Amino acid sequence: MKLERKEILKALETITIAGEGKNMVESGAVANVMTFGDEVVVDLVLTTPALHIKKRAEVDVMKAIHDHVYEKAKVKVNIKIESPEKPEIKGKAIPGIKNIVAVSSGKGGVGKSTVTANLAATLANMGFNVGVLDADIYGPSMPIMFDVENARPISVEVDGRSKMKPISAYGVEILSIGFFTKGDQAIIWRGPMASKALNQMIFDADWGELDFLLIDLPPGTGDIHLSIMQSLPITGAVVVSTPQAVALADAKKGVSMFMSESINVPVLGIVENMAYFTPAELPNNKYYIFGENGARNLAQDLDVPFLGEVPIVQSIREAGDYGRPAALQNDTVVSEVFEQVTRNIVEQVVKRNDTLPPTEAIKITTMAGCSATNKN
Ligand SMILES: Nc1ncnc2c1ncn2[C@@H]1O[C@H](COP(=O)(O)OP(=O)(O)OP(=O)(O)O)[C@@H](O)[C@H]1O
Repeated sequence: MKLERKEILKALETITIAGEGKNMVESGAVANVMTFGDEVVVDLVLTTPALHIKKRAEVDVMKAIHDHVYEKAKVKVNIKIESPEKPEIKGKAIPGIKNIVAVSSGKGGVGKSTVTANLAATLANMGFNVGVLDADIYGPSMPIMFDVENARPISVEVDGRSKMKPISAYGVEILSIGFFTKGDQAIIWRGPMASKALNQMIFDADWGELDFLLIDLPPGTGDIHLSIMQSLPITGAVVVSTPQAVALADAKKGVSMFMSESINVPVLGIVENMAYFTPAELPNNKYYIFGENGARNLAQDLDVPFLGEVPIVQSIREAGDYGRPAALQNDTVVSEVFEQVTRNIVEQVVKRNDTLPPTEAIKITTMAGCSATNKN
């Protein structure tokens, strides 16, 4: 049997490298294919040294050729690792802001804003200076979650320029697109209008000195995301998902967007929200309503860190509606969960910053008690 190179390439178009959206041929991972009779040699170039991704790529290539071309083909796979350049961070830095973390979700309603609000409150509790920019133009929820629905930012003079003063709540500085619309008023933000308003909230605001600015992005992967990535040096992105298949599929698209060549924002990891339900009267029972470990498995699959799981708890929903993030309740399961997730995120930020100047962020870890602290 004489194998055709064309047929092999067609077979390789049916598989992807874990963590990449495009098929192996399209993504450029297939560097070369040579055939000699019933033998085929496939040279792959991968960007990650992760052993399980290498192994899986090798197995997938063999299986695709055996399944689609010739089941007795003798396949040899050579894998070369070429690390991508250090992440290039775009946009102009905002003086005084050390780390900008974008919180996103593929699908709406998975609890991205709830997670953002609780992360912000936990970071503030740990002693960090924290800001939240609510960029969710479709449903800005930070004003409700921090009980500042009726607040309106005032203008202050900074170095001769008039700037917007964020609203302060529970030690968190907040600016939201919701502050500029009335509660019952449906505003249809057109792309350029929303981008302009967001740019003003980013650059014409008096954020002061912040260790972290969290950005609550709209769900999905749209224009607002691109516009924010272009104008801001994002330190890293956190993706929130429930363990449900439909949410995971969209979360995967979100991760691919950040990792894509043109955007190239480091993904700090995935948070699994609504991971399970535990009734108050049966504290040892866990019910995996949306499936078990979905986001954890996705993180492993995409080779990005898993940042932890947040259960479905009535008090999280109630606290969100009431306007006081649940993580602020002392010594509860919920506050412990958010503390763990927050620590993991800070640790990932520190790791990312190791590869990027300036090294300011290394200092801040002492306050969070992360294991990454001991290296300075
Ligand atoms: N872990 C949780 N336990 C209980 N309720 C939760 C939890 N996470 C989120 N919720 C509730 O689910 C609803 C949706 O959450 P949230 O508004 O944070 O989602 P979202 O992903 O930001 O939505 P969108 O971006 O589409 O507006 C809210 O009522 C919130 O209180």
